[in-house]
Amino acid sequence: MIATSAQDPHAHVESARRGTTRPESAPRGAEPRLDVAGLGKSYGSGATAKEVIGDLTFSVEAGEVVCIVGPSGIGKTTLLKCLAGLHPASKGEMRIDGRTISGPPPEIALVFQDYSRSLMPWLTVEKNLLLPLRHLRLPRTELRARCEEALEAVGLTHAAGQYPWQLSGGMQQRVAIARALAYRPEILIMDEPFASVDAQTRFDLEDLCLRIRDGFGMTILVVTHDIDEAVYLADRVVVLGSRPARVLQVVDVDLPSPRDQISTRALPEFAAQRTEVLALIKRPA
Ligand SMILES: Nc1ncnc2c1ncn2[C@@H]1O[C@H](COP(=O)(O)OP(=O)(O)OP(=O)(O)O)[C@@H](O)[C@H]1O
Repeated sequence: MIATSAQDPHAHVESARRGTTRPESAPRGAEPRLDVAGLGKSYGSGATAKEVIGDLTFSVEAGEVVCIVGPSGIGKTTLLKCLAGLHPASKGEMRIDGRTISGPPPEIALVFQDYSRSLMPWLTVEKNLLLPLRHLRLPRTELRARCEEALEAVGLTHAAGQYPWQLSGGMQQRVAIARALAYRPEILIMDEPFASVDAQTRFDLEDLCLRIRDGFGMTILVVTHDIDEAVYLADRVVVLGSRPARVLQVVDVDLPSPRDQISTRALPEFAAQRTEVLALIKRPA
């Protein structure tokens, strides 16, 4: 995961970055990039153990954007923490390219909703970006190039020398995303990343997310409470329900690309897919 390994994921991402269009999906029969098989997670043990995740099975192909939706407290953040190697699974398996996740994987970067707590207020934007890269032991020129590229991708080149507290909430969240990009992960995992910003900034950040997928060839997994956002962003939406949590359904989002905030959301198919996801969430357990 971000900043936890000396392994450099650069080579993989460079190859994906050569094109600026969405990468081809994985060939049939190839391992999914991310595979969750019969995952269960309980907190605590013995009589006080609490089973949060009962049995989750789904996969994410390379270059896909997959959104996870479900009621509050169902275990979405718990799932992401398991995938990021921060919590051990109680049962089942999680794999990246067929390899079992048993600790923080170097291929994953995680962006949380609460950017104000994840950025270091005493460091400039550039130094915040450099912090997770320090274990990679890269030459100074490479570090600078990564920072410049990541800040350019999120439209914050001008803010490199500023401190997080000098920036708006939306800008701080873009810094948090740039920090993940500078690490060049193969898989970007975001937990309600746009929940605390205004509607216009939210639209901009959603489009930024799609540009990152297209331009950097990343596989992206996003937890969101916003059904419209899930349908707008995703190739597939994984709907969680029941307690302990299970996958109610994986909804294929059949909308044209590239997506556009105005024309995509105006499509009758968009409304139909939103209704489909909403009906699943509202369905009595
Ligand atoms: N470290 C922990 N120890 C014990 N219980 C926990 C822990 N973390 C989360 N839980 C419990 O697990 C359940 C799922 O929490 P989680 O944060 O994963 O849900 P969520 O779907 O992300 O919720 P929300 O949508 O409200 O953010 C909750 O009942 C929560 O209280």
